[in-house]
Amino acid sequence: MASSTTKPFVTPPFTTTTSSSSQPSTRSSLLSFLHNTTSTPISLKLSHSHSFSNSHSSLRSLSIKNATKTIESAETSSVSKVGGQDTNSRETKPTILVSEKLGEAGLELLRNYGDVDCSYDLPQEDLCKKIASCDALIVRSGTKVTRQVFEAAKGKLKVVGRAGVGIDNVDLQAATEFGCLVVNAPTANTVAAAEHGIALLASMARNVAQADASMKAGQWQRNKYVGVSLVGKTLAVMGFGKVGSEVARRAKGLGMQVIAHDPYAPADRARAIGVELVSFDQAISTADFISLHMPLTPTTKKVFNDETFSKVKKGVRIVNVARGGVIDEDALVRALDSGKVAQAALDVFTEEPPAKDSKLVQHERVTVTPHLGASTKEAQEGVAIEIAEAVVGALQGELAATAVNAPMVPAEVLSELAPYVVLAEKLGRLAVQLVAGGSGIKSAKVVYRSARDPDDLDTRLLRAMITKGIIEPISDSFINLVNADFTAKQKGLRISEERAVVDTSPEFPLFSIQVQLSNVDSKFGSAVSEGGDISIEGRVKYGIPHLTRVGSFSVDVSLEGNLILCRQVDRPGMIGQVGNILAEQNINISFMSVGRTIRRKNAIMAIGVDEEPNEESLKRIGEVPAIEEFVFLKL
Ligand SMILES: NC(=O)c1ccc[n+]([C@@H]2O[C@H](COP(=O)([O-])OP(=O)(O)OC[C@H]3O[C@@H](n4cnc5c(N)ncnc54)[C@H](O)[C@@H]3O)[C@@H](O)[C@H]2O)c1
Ligand SMILES: O=C(O)[C@H](O)COP(=O)(O)O
Repeated sequence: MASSTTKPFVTPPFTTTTSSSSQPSTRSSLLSFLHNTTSTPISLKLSHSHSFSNSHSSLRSLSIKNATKTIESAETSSVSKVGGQDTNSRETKPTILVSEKLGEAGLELLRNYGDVDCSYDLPQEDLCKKIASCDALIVRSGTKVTRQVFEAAKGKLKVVGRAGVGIDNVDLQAATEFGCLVVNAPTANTVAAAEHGIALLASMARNVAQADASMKAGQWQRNKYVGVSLVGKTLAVMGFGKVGSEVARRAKGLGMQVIAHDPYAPADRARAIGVELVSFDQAISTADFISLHMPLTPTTKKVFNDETFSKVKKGVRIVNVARGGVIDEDALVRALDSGKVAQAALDVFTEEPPAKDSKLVQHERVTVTPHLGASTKEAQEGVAIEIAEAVVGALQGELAATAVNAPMVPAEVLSELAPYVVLAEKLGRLAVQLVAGGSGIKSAKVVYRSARDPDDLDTRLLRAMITKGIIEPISDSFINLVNADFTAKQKGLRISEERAVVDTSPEFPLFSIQVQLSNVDSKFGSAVSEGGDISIEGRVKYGIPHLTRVGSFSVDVSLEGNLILCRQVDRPGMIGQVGNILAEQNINISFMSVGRTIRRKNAIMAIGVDEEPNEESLKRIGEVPAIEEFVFLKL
């Protein structure tokens, strides 16, 4: 092998928040790849049936439908669909529970695919009862998808679709632990929310709601409802994501000075629309108006509290179309009463609906709407279609472009990586079968060799599949992209990764993947490297995964069907002897390779077989005098 330099690295954890506006192109491009309809599709499947052994038949797993042209033409049976539903051939339709009102166009899409149960506003207890028979659940912000719901689903629930942006009503940790994908519809209601923010801003400044109520009560109070102007005032946009930036754009059009605070937003994106990114304190202390657009997370919970209000400019006006929970509502009432905050306009509340006698809702200087930000006809149709497509895709086993608890990988990257993802799973599966006893694996190291810049490689899919390959054969856990990292951590398996730059063609994303298991004994001593680890390495050749190294022996065998590895004295006739034993049981050899260290001394024979040899044949192979050790491995 060419000389190499290595570099340890850490891949980012799976995202568990909605994407920021810097990510949408990634999301949409992945979706288009997964619906690829070319004649040689390679699609990454989040599958819901199991293919490894009968004892795991009730389990769900992520698998790869690897249907490259080479494989298809060579072997049609190897592309049988694992998991997911094929619209033409499915036997039972999936059940999709829609627990809040969804646009008709989305419902139509869902009905074309599954049995749709629209049961709105279910009490939690009824939701838990129903969920046990559902494959998918679609919610808006009103349904609390708690751990209890995932527990009640007993593994049947495959996807939760949030028809909107905020996923703070879904217990993402529980979803991840249960291997349930969560997808949202992050783009279709952006403009609606921004428009509502501007509507609240303007109506608050001009007392529209209060004046309207007063007139309807028979009053004519022109002096009481003198407002304030927006032009020339400073607006602080807190959270410069999709909605925040649209609000900023519109506020600029109204002649406002706009500043923004967002620890994750790129300054050049803000600058491009004439907005300056500033610190939190600077934003709140200089603004005449503050508009909230950050997600509700543990960090943003009650970020507007007594201390914050003590720092704001006296007479500030606050708009919140993000989430009620980012404001300490009691503190806001105090700030309104003291006059520190002149007015507030709120679309969202900590508890929804809030108590009828809520001091905040009843406050004279507060304008309220019942979480209407996303409620335009246009946005609701858009959101419904966006979420229906994501949910159907996920039920079909596709990776969702809007997944919030699984890695999202750009389409072009996924397309390139697909055969390596197959290789990764097979190497994990092979490595674990080489361990004596199988359990007790605590650490695995993966070395990715590539001619490309190490920073260009996103290994999250590869790592997830290696984890799946290692864990599945030795436990009854089902593993998919959603829960691979979590399951590995839970089982105490530490996976470290390293990239090595090698002097090969940069045309392919990877030259090879090496999997090493440390501190374990092997049932096939030759698989142990000089460093004492079980070590195997593989490459993709013509789209097909190959095993290229076992311990310190070079081999070259395609990873299809099953594999027999033998270490023998390097002498003539060995291939014939083993071949004859297999032939007697009518076992077809698909591939064979011999690697040796010293001529006429030690060799490793790797034999790919289509069928599983019976015990008698395996015993006879072991009895061939020159064979010193051998192992049969299922791929
Ligand atoms: N009222 C409604 O009906 C309605 C409609 C749509 C969205 N929303 C809510 O609006 C919010 C924004 O939605 P979006 O689509 O713009 O999401 P987004 O992910 O595009 O933007 C959120 C932004 O907040 C930023 N952020 C995260 N933590 C922050 C912090 N501590 N301080 C400042 N900024 C922070 C992120 O970097 C991101 O840029 C979400 O809470 C969403 O649920 C409400
Ligand atoms: O986060 C969102 O998308 C909005 O808050 C909309 O929520 P809704 O779907 O309940 O209207």
